[in-house]
Amino acid sequence: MRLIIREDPKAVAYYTANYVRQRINEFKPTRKRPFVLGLPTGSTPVEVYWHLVDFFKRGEVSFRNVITFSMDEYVGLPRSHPESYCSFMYRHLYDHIDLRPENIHMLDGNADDLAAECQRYEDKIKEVGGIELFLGGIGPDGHIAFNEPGSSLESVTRVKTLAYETVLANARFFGGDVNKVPKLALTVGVGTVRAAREVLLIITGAHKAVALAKCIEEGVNHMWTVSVIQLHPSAMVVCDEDATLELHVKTVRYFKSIEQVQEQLIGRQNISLKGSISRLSGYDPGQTYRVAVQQSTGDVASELDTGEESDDDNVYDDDEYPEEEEEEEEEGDVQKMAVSSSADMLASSPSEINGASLNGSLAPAATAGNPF
Ligand SMILES: O=P(O)(O)OC[C@H]1O[C@](O)(CO)[C@@H](O)[C@@H]1O
Repeated sequence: MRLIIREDPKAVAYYTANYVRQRINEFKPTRKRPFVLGLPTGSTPVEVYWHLVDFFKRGEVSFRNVITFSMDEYVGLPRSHPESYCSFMYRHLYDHIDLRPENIHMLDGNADDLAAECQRYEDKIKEVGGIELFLGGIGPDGHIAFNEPGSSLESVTRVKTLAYETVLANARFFGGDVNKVPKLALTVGVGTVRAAREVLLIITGAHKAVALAKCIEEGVNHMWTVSVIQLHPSAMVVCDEDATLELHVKTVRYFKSIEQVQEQLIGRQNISLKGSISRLSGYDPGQTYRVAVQQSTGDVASELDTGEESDDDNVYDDDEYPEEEEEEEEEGDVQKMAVSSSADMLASSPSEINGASLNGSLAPAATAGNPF
C-alpha cells in the first residue's frame, strides 16, 4: 500500500485529480477498451471533481471513453433531490465533462426490487470488464462506500442500514436534521471495491485520523472496513497532515521517506505512475545526497546521509524527465491527450505545474443536466 501525505485537503485534491488524469491518459481508452472508473460522493472528492472539470476544459483529459460507476445511493430519496448522490454527481462532475450518458452508471435507490437492482449493478460491472480504478472516500467510522462496521469483507452490492455515526455525519447535508437523513442506502460491497484493479482512497481531516490509523497500523478488521485495502495489490491512500494525527510519528516518517527516496534518489524518471520501479537510469547507489522534502510549501524538511552535500536541493532537474511518447489513437473519435511526465504527478498544487492556480469560477453551478 502507498500512503501519500500532503499538507492539506487542497493539495490532496490536486494530487488525486492529477493522478486520475494521468491514469486515464496513460491507459489511452478507446470505445472498445474503455477506462472504468468507480467514483465516490461526500465532501472530500468535491475539489477533485473541480480539478477534473478544469483539466477537461483545458483539453488535458477526455472522458469520452470512460465508464463510471458511483459507489452508493440513498434508498427512497428521489433522484432529483439535491442531496441524492445522483444529483451530486451531475452537479459536480457529469454536467461539465464529455462522458457519454450511456457510460454513466448509478444505483437506483427507488427501484421496486432493490436486491435485483444491486445484482444488475454487479452484473454491469462485470460486463464492462471490471473497475480499473476505484476512487473512494471513507467515513469517520472507517467505512468504505457505505460498508459500515461489521460488513463482510467479501460483500457485494446490496442494501445497507447506515450506522448512527454516519447518519449524524451526513445530517449536515440535510439542514442538520438527523430525521431527514435516509437510514438505508444501496452500496457497492467491500468485495466489489477489492475486485477493482486499483483502489485510491482520499482521507482528510482530524475526524478521520483514528480510521486512518486503524487502516494503516492495525490488522484487517471488519469493524474498520477500510482496513481491507491492506489485502489489495494496488492500493494507495492520499491523506492530509491532519488525518495523520493518530499515526505513530515513525509511521508518518516511514511513508514520507519512501516518497522522498524514490523522488530524490531513485529519480522520478524511474518510477511508474503507480509507484513501481521499472528502471534505474541515473541511479547511483553510492551518491551522496541531500533530500529536499517537496511538501506543498516547497521547503526543505529533512536531510539524509550527512556526507558531502550536493549543491542543489534537487538531484534531478525537471528537464531531465523524459516525456512519454504519444501514440496514434485506434479510433477517430478519441481525442489525443498529452501524457504528462511523472514529474507532474508529484507536484502538490496546480501552480507547481501550470504557474496558475485554479480559478474560483470552476466551482460548478447547479445545472439542469441531471436527467432524473
Ligand atoms: O467526504 P465526506 O463528506 O466525509 O464523506 C465521505 C463519505 O461519503 C461516502 O463516499 C458515501 O458515499 C462514504 O464513503 C463516506 O461516508
